[in-house]
Amino acid sequence: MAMDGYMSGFGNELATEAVKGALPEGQNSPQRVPYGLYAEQLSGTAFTAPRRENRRSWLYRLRPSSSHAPFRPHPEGLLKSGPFTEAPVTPNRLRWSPLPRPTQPTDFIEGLVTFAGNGAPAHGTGVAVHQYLANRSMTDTVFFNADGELLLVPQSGRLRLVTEMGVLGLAPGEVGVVPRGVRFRAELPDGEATGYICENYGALFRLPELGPIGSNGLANPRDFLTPVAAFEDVDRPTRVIQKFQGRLWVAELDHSPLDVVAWHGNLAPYKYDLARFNTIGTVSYDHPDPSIFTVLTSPSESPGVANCDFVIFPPRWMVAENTFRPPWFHRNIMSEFMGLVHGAYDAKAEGFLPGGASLHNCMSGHGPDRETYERAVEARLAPHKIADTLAFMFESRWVFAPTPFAMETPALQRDYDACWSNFQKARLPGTDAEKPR
Ligand SMILES: O=C(O)Cc1cc(O)ccc1O
Ligand SMILES: [Fe+2]
Repeated sequence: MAMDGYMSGFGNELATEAVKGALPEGQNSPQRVPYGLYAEQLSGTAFTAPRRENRRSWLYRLRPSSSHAPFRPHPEGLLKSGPFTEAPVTPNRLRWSPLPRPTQPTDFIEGLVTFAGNGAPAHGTGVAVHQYLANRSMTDTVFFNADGELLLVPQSGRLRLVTEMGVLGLAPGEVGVVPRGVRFRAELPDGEATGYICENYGALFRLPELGPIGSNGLANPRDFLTPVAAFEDVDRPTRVIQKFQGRLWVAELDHSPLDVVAWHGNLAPYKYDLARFNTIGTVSYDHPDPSIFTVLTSPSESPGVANCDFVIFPPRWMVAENTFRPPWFHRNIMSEFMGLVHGAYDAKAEGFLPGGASLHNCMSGHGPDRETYERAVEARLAPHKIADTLAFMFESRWVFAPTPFAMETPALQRDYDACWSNFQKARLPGTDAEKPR
């Protein structure tokens, strides 16, 4: 089904042509492709990956992608990549205020800032967490990531991603995924845009299993949208920047490579409106594990242990009886990088702001701050709607190592620990809680 330039479904086999008759019928690589287009296979998994995992598409383009001069090193700015060894991995809880917007002209690539990551592109495992802060569209420049797929979480301002495989429009509240290798130009319809990126070096994001939830719920497959084919026929010098093994490289073409006239397959950019998430929660008691909020998961080799889960905390009703309703105190084996698109997050009364971020690594004690705790134990437990909010988490089995930038920026809140200080000691029967030891 097509919807406003999009086709619906998750991981579907799709076929789309911007010019009638461009897509070969019945085979991928005929001796002569219609109109003299060049057939190219783009694979996202090994040829021999099991069928249910296998992702690839066939692209039919004005010129072969192979026609280009050698790539040269290109400045990386604050973009970093695994292995993340530059700063010591701290066991401390970290939180950042929103970064200041750039004052100089800055496009999407120039505006990438890496906060933390794990694993490495060379090992095909782990993720990197970046923010983008941009105030101008990319012009005559396209980018692709050879190190993994990009999950984009816009926080302010829309993005118009003009990709090889069609145009992906993203607004705050939506997320988008650009597969490894797919070239795109990021335009800013609002003149400015900020957001978060999870760069996934590991297995491709997919929908989580639903288990006893049944055949519907959480993110429903039909709500994922992939753009129809769109191409540009532009004979102007264009810079192609790629990220390869953690470094940026650039080459010049004499034309735009966003010249795919038709494609078919199951590897393509897609987007999802998080407002469509079918949120599931308790209707009896206790705060369930946040795995019920998983939108997408990148599995690791251990069943049920994610390389990365993308989890959201959307608006929802809280109805649990006789329950401490906010997130409980916890120490997790998984490591948690969080961001906030808008509103307030129910575990933190203040300090965790839209555009900000936090990191709670493996076994670090965290949970509600003192104010949230005190309010929640006193609260009258009527049904209550948590409204106007959208927090999210990149949760990983691998510890996140912060970058030197993340540890040095003035946006790092050096007093974060204080939000958990001065909790009153529990009072046991027959003891004097106030007595000094
Ligand atoms: O730390 C956090 O705020 C994320 C989180 C939320 C929740 O509801 C339960 C566990 C958890 O790690
Ligand atoms: Fe947590």
